[in-house]
Amino acid sequence: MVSAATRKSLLKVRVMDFITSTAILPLLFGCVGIFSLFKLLQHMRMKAYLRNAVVIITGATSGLGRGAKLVLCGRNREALEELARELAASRVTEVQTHKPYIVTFDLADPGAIVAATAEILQCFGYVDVLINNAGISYRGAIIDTTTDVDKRVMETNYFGPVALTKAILPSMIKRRHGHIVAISSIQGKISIPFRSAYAASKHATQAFFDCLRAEMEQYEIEVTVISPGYIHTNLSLNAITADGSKYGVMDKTTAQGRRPMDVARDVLAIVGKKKKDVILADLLPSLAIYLRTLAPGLFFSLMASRARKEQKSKNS
Ligand SMILES: NC(=O)C1=CN([C@@H]2O[C@H](COP(=O)(O)OP(=O)(O)OC[C@H]3O[C@@H](n4cnc5c(N)ncnc54)[C@H](OP(=O)(O)O)[C@@H]3O)[C@@H](O)[C@H]2O)C=CC1
Ligand SMILES: CCCCCCCCCCCCCCCC(=O)OCC(=O)COP(=O)(O)O
Repeated sequence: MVSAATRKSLLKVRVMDFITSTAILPLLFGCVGIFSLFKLLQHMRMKAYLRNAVVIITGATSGLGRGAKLVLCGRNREALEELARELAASRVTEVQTHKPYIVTFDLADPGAIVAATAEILQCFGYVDVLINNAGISYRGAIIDTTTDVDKRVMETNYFGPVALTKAILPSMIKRRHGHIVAISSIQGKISIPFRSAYAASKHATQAFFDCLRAEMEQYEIEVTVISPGYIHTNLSLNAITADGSKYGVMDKTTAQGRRPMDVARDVLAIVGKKKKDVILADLLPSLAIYLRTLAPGLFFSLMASRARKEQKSKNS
């Protein structure tokens, strides 16, 4: 008589024999190998894509673009020079062989955008990647907000990046090579109360760059729109209010946001993979986008209730 325990161990041995004697194990190892190789090739392609590339980044605040010829743009030269010094002193220098080039201009000034583009093109001759990152946020009730504030947010977040992109495009079309990136926001996909100007500017950004992607495909120019959730930056501190004054508060949502370096790393990977449209956020904002599409009535009720609550807490 064979005991149950012996039967069990015999069965185990037979199963193991089957796995090792058939193609399952080699197949399994083969798949893991191919997957690792694929990942390695993807990583190498991403690094090669940006190596020696001329990369313009507006609102330059982080260490994007390892090994690239970085063109850092902003309004504050001192802050950009400080960033360039930080980059030179940081680990990035191990691969960052080119000294960043600094260009200062205000995105709300179309003339300055044209002049800055001419300066960059004269210096480098071409641009490989333009990252439209600079932006400003806003907090306020529509009813209290001046049209000047609506315009200021639109100029910085929409008209400025559009003008800069249009200024760079002809040189990219000529080379049939280039990559335009727009850092939008979850609020380019859904609109939340008391963010009208900001959400409108980000929705406009999404629409413009979606049209651009379609029009540029024939010239082999890539267009990527990235929509992040909250990031721990100075965005809320720098946001403007209904009357144009500075909000100046570090919101809890911003303070609890992702680390800029982590987001920058993700942006780099997304650009390297030439993705077209990426949501870079937690589950809840991503679900909210689906809710807005699939059950708009429910989404609008949730937003109205959010507006009522926020209004009530402001009044109390
Ligand atoms: N932080 C967040 O939670 C999220 C941010 N985003 C987006 O990320 C991008 C970067 O913002 P973030 O780093 O968070 O915010 P910050 O306020 O920290 O940085 C904004 C950057 O934009 C530049 N900038 C602002 N206005 C102008 C202007 N008129 N002309 C030129 N440059 C300007 C600033 O440069 P300077 O003042 O030196 O000119 C600064 O470098 C924005 O597009 C924002 O909408 C998207 C989702 C979430
Ligand atoms: C199927 C269940 C779905 C449940 C969905 C409930 C709806 C929840 C609403 C969530 C709203 C998320 C808003 C996220 C906003 C955001 O990430 O914005 C990023 C920014 O640009 C931040 O700018 P700000 O100036 O507003 O700080």
